Amino acid sequence: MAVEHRPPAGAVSGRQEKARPMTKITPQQRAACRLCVTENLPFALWREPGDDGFRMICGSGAPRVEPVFGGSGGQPAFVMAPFRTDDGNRAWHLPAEVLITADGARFWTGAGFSQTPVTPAQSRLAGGAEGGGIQAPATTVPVPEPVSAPDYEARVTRAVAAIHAGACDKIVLSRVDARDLPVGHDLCALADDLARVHPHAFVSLVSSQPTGTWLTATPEILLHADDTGLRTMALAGTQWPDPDSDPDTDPADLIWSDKIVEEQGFVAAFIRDAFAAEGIAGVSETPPATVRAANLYHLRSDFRAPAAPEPQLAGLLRRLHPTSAVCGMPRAGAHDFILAEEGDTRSFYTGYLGPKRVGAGTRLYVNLRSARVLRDRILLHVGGGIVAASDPALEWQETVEKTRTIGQVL
Ligand SMILES: C=C(O[C@@H]1C=C(C(=O)O)C=C[C@H]1O)C(=O)O
Repeated sequence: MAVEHRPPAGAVSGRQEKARPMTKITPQQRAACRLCVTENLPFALWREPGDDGFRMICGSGAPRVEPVFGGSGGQPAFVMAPFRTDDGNRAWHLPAEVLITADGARFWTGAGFSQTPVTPAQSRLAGGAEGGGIQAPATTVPVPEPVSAPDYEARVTRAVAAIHAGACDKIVLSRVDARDLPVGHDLCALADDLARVHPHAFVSLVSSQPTGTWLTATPEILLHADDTGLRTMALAGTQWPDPDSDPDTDPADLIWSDKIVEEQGFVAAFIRDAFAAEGIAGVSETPPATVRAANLYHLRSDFRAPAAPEPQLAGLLRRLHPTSAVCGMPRAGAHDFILAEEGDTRSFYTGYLGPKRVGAGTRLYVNLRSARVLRDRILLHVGGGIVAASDPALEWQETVEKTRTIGQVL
């Protein structure tokens, strides 16, 4: 299996001394980002898997909770939904008043994007602000406490007991790991670094008053929908390279235990059922295969389906979020167990996020390998699926390995 080690401390400073590769966030995006954090205006900056550059949307209007599919109004937006929600099709919409790409800024007119600003606020946003490092705006929202290894392992033990007692087949637990951010740090540099080291992830930096500021490098599609069709995936099971393993081993040779094959199977069955219950036919599904995400390996099967009308998409999204990859199975029991153990601490972690009608269709990702950014601290949210055979110490280690996706650039 291919081995990716965390660089030793010396290697990190060596990397910083080398000329930084050309930044992918453009000077105009960076300036707009600085203006938005200074004035606490909503913005989202993201890089799609495999793309070269970032896109950015920002605006001066407050985000609103609206249906993702089947709502009124066609304004492009970046959407973000929390883990806990009564209606999985409703999300915060950060409106795209200004869209900034590598080609410059474009401005929402109410009917489309124009090359010239139509409001004074749009001109200001496109001009941005000058200055140094970009830090998250201050927040008054309560933030969760970090969880120690003994506490997390005790949670896992209780989840295993609940599964043995027949309450659920799978429960996804999570915890928070808090790190200090250096004085004068720069969030755009962090997002750039994340995009560079994780070319196959969806990388984003999003900030608004109701959502707080989040940094994400997720490997997981929740739902992509455009004129050509629908896409989702069942991603579960986690392995990380043994430091002594042969770096040339092919990931396809990785062996998955029955426990993990079963766990991934639960997620795939959940997705299959969601399509069927929504009456969406013509769904194709690949057999599970090993995929790499940063320093981790997962088992993944991909689903594709023909394009569907908005009401059907709304129904599908309600059924998919939160999936059994991030909540558990059956969903209601796992959800109750999570709230009882973790409290309501996940916020937007294991929710979803992504662009809606910016370019082709709507592209929603699961908000995983993500962190809430405060002014001087970053809270990494990490979790894993617990089944009857789970070992508490290994589950703790899995969450430690998952902190490296973002931890690698801190
Ligand atoms: C919950 C997380 O990841 C999810 C859980 C996985 C697992 O249980 O093995 C694997 C991928 C994700 O679907 C996370 O990264 O925090």
